[in-house]
Amino acid sequence: AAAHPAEHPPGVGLTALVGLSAERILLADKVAAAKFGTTTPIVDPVREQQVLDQAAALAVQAGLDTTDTVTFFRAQIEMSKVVQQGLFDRWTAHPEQAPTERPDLATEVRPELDRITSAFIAQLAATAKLRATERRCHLERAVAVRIAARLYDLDQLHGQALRGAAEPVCPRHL
Ligand SMILES: C=C(O[C@@H]1C=C(C(=O)O)C=C[C@H]1O)C(=O)O
Repeated sequence: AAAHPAEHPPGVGLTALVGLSAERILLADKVAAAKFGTTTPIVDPVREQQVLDQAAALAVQAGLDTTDTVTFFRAQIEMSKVVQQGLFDRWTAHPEQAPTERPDLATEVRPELDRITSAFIAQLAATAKLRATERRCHLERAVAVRIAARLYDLDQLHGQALRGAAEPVCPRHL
């Protein structure tokens, strides 16, 4: 029993953290919908730096390693861009699948991403001890990715992105 304290029962320890990655990956659909058919490019280095600076500041407050936290957020950003490009390709090849609504990036979508940033920091802090044990972390991550892929009904594109986003959760990375 001592090996698995009640607050982290085996098999669910990383589901909240990985679930946030899935939510962020699904938000890439809204980001892509905001940009598709406009002159706004997928890649926005200024915004990326703002996301990373915000994450680093929150990491310091939470007592997390700044470098590791920034590495984690870089992966979230990379996977968002993979999904956005995949959707652009899909919508270009199949215009009938393109979104009919265009959400506003600054007022609708980015505030949601910012809320996920804060939630990520809380989950990274809550799981720091669990993630430090390499074998346990890899097992919990695999379980969490399967649960999230099913819970959020992820297709191939989003499932691949989730695996990439979950990669830096465990040691050697974090
Ligand atoms: C999500 C966006 O697209 C890209 C990905 C980002 C991210 O994942 O935070 C930030 C800027 C862009 O390079 C965005 O423009 O907000």
